[in-house]
Amino acid sequence: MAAIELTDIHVRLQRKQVLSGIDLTIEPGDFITFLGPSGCGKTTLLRTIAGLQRADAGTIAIGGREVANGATAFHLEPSKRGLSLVFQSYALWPHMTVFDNVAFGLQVRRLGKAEIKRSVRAALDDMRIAELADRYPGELSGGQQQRVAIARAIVTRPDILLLDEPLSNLDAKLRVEMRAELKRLHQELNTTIVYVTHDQQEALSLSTRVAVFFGGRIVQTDKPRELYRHPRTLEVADFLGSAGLRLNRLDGVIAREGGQAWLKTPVAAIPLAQRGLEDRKEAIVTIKPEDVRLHGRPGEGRMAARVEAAFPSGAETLVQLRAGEASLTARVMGDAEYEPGDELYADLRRSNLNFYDKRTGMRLAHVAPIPNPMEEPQHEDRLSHSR
Ligand SMILES: Nc1ncnc2c1ncn2[C@@H]1O[C@H](COP(=O)(O)OP(=O)(O)OP(=O)(O)O)[C@@H](O)[C@H]1O
Repeated sequence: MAAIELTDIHVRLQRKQVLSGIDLTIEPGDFITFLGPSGCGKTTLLRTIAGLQRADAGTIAIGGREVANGATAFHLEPSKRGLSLVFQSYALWPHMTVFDNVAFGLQVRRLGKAEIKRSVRAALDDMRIAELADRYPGELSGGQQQRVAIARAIVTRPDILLLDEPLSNLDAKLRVEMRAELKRLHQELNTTIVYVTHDQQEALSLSTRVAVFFGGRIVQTDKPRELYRHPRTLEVADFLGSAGLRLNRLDGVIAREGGQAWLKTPVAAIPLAQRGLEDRKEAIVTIKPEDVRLHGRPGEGRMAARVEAAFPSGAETLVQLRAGEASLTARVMGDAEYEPGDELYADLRRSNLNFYDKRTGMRLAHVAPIPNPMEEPQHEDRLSHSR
């Protein structure tokens, strides 16, 4: 049985359609992330699941039980849905100790003192903040306060935890640390987590599945790896980018030559594996910066390129290139030395390319490149070969 089942959810706020036709099944134990640009409806959907927002149409079932139905105007109140919520602003009570902040949800349920103590201790242990029990929120760092807020949400051992941008107030280092904590917590508690963020890295590194939102609709729901490898639309590909960088893109035309199909771009011709492709179709190929390889010598399939700028940052170097009329960014491992004006040759790791219909922006899933000769197999292929 699904943990959460959303069917055809529509929400209007002040005459603005904020969510349109959301269908989503969240399985028990999923860590699903709602990812998308600001204002695309992620928080509104989370609030609708929690019952803080009414759906104008559609149904919501939690653990197989209907909790909202737009057609019958049925709306179960938030406290009866068996969920816990953590917001971006975690709003701890300043006059209460950490222990009392976490205990509050149990006290209103009139549980026994010993049981409350045991549960609060367990939640503080889960968040590794047992030693902070007697402090007041004003005596804690931002990261510690966020841990308290999460402890407060998990103390009731909810089946489902809803988190709305819980890390966005933390500095970059703390965010990465807290990511690891959330992942561990998810594994240990085996709770279903619904998580809202506009941070691509956070979404890809934490989730079992990611739902990408644009303009009040979900445009793709996939495992992080699949989403990263094969964004369904150009819009999703552009939004995801690659580890904080924009994707390279080249415009081209599919053409047949010598019994072979190609995507012909102004700077490179990419051989395609299929016959029977629509000739003269205008397409766009997206190229991750890590899939642009640089060489000192010319060779088959290599394009001449000039270095415009290089940005070494220790672990990697970003190299901005001009190849004919195209600009490309290459991500090169290590502290490589490139200077503006260097003339070199670039080729593309072809098996990682994606092709999109220029008119509709939809991925052309049936178009695949012929891999480069001697191409390193992907990690999973290597595993399956060695089995
Ligand atoms: N109470 C409200 N009344 C009217 N419009 C609202 C209300 N709350 C949200 N909206 C609008 O609904 C749209 C979706 O908002 P929502 O907060 O769900 O987006 P989001 O994807 O979570 O964005 P962010 O990442 O900025 O939090 C936005 O255009 C927003 O302005």
